[in-house]
Amino acid sequence: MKTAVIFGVSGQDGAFLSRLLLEKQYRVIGVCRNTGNAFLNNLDLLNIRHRIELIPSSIGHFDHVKQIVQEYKPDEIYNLAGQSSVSRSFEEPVATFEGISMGTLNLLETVRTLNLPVKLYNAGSGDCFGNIKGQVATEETRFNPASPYGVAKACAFWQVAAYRDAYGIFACTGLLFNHESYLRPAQFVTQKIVKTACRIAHGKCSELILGNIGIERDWGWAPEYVVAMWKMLQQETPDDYIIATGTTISLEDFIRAVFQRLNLDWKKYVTTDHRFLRPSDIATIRANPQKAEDRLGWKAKFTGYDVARMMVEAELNIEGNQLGL
Ligand SMILES: Nc1nc2c(ncn2[C@@H]2O[C@H](COP(=O)(O)OP(=O)(O)O[C@H]3O[C@H](CO)[C@@H](O)[C@H](O)[C@@H]3O)[C@@H](O)[C@H]2O)c(=O)[nH]1
Repeated sequence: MKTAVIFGVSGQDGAFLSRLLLEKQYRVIGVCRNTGNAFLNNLDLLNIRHRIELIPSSIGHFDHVKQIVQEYKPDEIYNLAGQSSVSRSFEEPVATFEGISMGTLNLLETVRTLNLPVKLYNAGSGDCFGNIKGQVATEETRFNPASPYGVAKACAFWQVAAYRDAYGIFACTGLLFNHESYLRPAQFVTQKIVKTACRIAHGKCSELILGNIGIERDWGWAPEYVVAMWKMLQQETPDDYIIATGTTISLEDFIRAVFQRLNLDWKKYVTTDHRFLRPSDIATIRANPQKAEDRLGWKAKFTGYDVARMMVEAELNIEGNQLGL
């Protein structure tokens, strides 16, 4: 039986990855800052909390990280920790940088100093590319991050690459573009739209206030993306990969798809407000995931339109269950 340690187990990706690894008969050790009931909702929704060995700790504490790795001697480590909201990173740049960059360094140093044959996955981000002005990003495209979050992720990317080259550590970064699901918190735009549109459909509110709806993103389905993470660690040699659908749609298209699924005309309900604008934003994101298809045999099945529909259906189901329908 293989053992995996997941740092940041309680988030969307941590929960889906845990489920995948449990299906593959892994022993899953989950590390998260807070193991109180309120923080484990995602694991409960997937009904897997009882199958994960949970450790309350943070990737920010080098001694703890080392102790955990030394004790469990995992075959694989997944670094999904650190705050993941771009918009929050403008308000908390120092905490964002420390969590993402220092956390990754703590893991790399742990693996280097313990000298164990462990494979390490690092959660990178398509936000490392930033504003590349309509270019289609490949693994060769130069980074041009546009937020404290993007800068921290770019730094962690280079730390991983440097440790891999210098010490021969098996470490990979997945440059994941936006990936969504019913486990997304509403601070991200897709879930904010889906939850509010469902409330509008049920007559519980009448308005959806957003920031810049002119942006374009490559939105994929998160459960598919954790498969790519796992596949990276099953290769003979470590490498970095873009993970995306290859299809970009506008936020307006996403909104329209959500409201259409609810038989509503979005234009009657959506307004914009400067409160939700960012000091700098990425206008358009385009990505080419061909390397992942060629080398990992990974290809996304669902694009942004599917994601919109599936998130609405999940939200209606969750609401139905909560109402006892
Ligand atoms: N959150 C939010 N975003 C809004 C809103 N209105 C418009 N937007 C725009 O919607 C876009 C998407 O915002 P988010 O859903 O917060 O995601 P993100 O900034 O693209 O970052 C996500 O994708 C990255 C990978 O590309 C991830 O690395 C990151 O963790 C996150 O999941 C941004 O351009 C943002 O300005 C709003 O009310 N709320």
